[in-house]
Amino acid sequence: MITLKGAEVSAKIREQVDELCKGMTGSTPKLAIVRVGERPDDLSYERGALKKMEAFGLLAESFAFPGDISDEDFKREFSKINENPEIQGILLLRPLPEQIREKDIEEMIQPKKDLDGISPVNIAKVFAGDESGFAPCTAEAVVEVLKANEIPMTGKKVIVVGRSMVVGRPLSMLMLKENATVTICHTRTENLKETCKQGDILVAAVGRAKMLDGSYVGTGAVVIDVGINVDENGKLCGDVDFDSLEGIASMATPVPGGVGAVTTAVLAKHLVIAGLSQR
Ligand SMILES: NC(=O)C1=CN([C@@H]2O[C@H](COP(=O)(O)OP(=O)(O)OC[C@H]3O[C@@H](n4cnc5c(N)ncnc54)[C@H](OP(=O)(O)O)[C@@H]3O)[C@@H](O)[C@H]2O)C=CC1
Ligand SMILES: Nc1nc(=O)c2c([nH]1)NC[C@@H]1CN(c3ccc(C(=O)N[C@@H](CCC(=O)O)C(=O)O)cc3)C=[N+]21
Repeated sequence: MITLKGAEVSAKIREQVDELCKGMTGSTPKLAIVRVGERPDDLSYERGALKKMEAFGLLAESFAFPGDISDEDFKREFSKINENPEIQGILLLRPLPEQIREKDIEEMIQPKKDLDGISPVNIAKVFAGDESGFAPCTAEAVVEVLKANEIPMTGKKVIVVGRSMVVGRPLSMLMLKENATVTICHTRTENLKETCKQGDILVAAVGRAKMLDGSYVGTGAVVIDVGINVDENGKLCGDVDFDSLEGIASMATPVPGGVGAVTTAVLAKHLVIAGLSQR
């Protein structure tokens, strides 16, 4: 089994970013990371994103707000960031605490600054197969992993486990755009195991540590693990039991070191595209 390493894909995206930056005059694009509260997975994504922006020579600033901030106060603060001409891209860490109406923020965020594809405009574009908007970075990262490793999607059976707005759904649309035959699975899916086994490509975005083992995987399949969980020993692990795939899958992404490392590279690419469009 071949291990598909995120760092190699990230390095290819870095080349694209450098190429895009060549023609750029004036100030370096700046990302605003907006966080409410101190959720551990928000904090680790924030750390990873800050590190990647620095490595790619881009600017980033964190804007952190207390977990009990009122809806009104948060909207006022978010507006300032949204309208600030010094900031060309925004990553809003989600989900937000329940007192804040997330839907209103999705409608407020300027589509040209919405690097993680949460605004209705960007979602509609992903749905329509229009590449002029921003897709959620994680969904796009999965496609980047497949493309960088020259794994064909056209005509292939792709099984996506998970239907969230940040991974499963947009990813299914991106795969459809690549001419894959897509099946979307979720908690109500009957015969999950048999369905997963039929995939030429199996994507796990369930959020359950090591739930999918070798018994869900067809011989020779490519397995992409989007999950980021913490196992019983406090270590980072995916939705897939990686070690159980040996002798079954042809290729698989590890966790850590797989899709997660590509997500932040896609975020950096989106920031540069946003920067270019706003000058
Ligand atoms: N690599 C990265 O950069 C990122 C990684 N992640 C990780 O990806 C994973 C998924 O994230 P996200 O999409 O936000 O998660 P959500 O919890 O929003 O969605 C999980 C999806 O999986 C489905 N699901 C859950 N349990 C089962 C089950 N037993 N059988 C079948 N389907 C199931 C749910 O179905 P239903 O809709 O029926 O409830 C739901 O659609 C998480 O581990 C998260 O940490 C997330 C974002 C970025
Ligand atoms: N709008 C929004 N989009 C998200 O995609 C989103 C979010 N909000 N809120 C939080 C969750 C959680 N999440 C993580 C991503 C990477 C790591 C992570 O650890 N990344 C490591 C690499 C891990 C690896 O190598 O697999 C890094 O970037 O260095 C953790 C958590 C994203 N999320």
